[in-house]
Amino acid sequence: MIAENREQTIFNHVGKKILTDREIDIVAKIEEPMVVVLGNMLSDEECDELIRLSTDKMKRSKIGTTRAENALRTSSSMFIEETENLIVARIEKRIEAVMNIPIEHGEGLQILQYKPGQEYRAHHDFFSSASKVTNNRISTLVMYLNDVEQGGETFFPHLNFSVSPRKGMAVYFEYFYNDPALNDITLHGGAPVEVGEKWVATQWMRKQRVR
Ligand SMILES: O=C(O)CCC(=O)C(=O)O
Ligand SMILES: [Fe+2]
Repeated sequence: MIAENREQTIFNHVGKKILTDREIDIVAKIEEPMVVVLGNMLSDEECDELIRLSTDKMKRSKIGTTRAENALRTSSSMFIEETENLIVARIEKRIEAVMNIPIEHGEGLQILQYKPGQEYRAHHDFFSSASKVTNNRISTLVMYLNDVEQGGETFFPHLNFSVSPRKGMAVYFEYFYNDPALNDITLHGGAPVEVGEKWVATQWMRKQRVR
């Protein structure tokens, strides 16, 4: 049953599949705030290519990789800028369709690498009203690029909900509600990796175009 007094959402897909150049599975869904677990978002080859591109980038430029200065996020991160790369272009087209927003609203794919013990503590992806950001983020897609042996779940403490990383799968959520309480409960983090490594690609979308 769907309650009638729900707020408008950006994610507009109904049924169990999203038809893009791949058939993406809607595996699980929380309706409000909208949190969706997606299967078959990326092929194994696409996951491997994103990892390869960012590994290359880390090697090419020492400053390309930024270690977080504080304890909030202990993973390494980098932005993928190779929009001329055919695989990246294909993935971006698919992201547009899934997130239902033109890719021009996106900051560019961010790749995160977590080693054992590394984590991303609970945070919001949007900037607080205290910040001077006018073109805020409105939605997020976190894509898992590998299988993690143990740990590394994406957790939503206010929803008592967590997603285990699985190569090619993704979790989507949005926080562009009128009711600030709905945005607040999209608080989430990446639990410490216990065994193995964790690689994710994150797409954040902004309210207005950024490119
Ligand atoms: O690594 C995760 O599971 C979460 C990543 C995340 O929250 C982000 O990139 O904003
Ligand atoms: Fe996040």
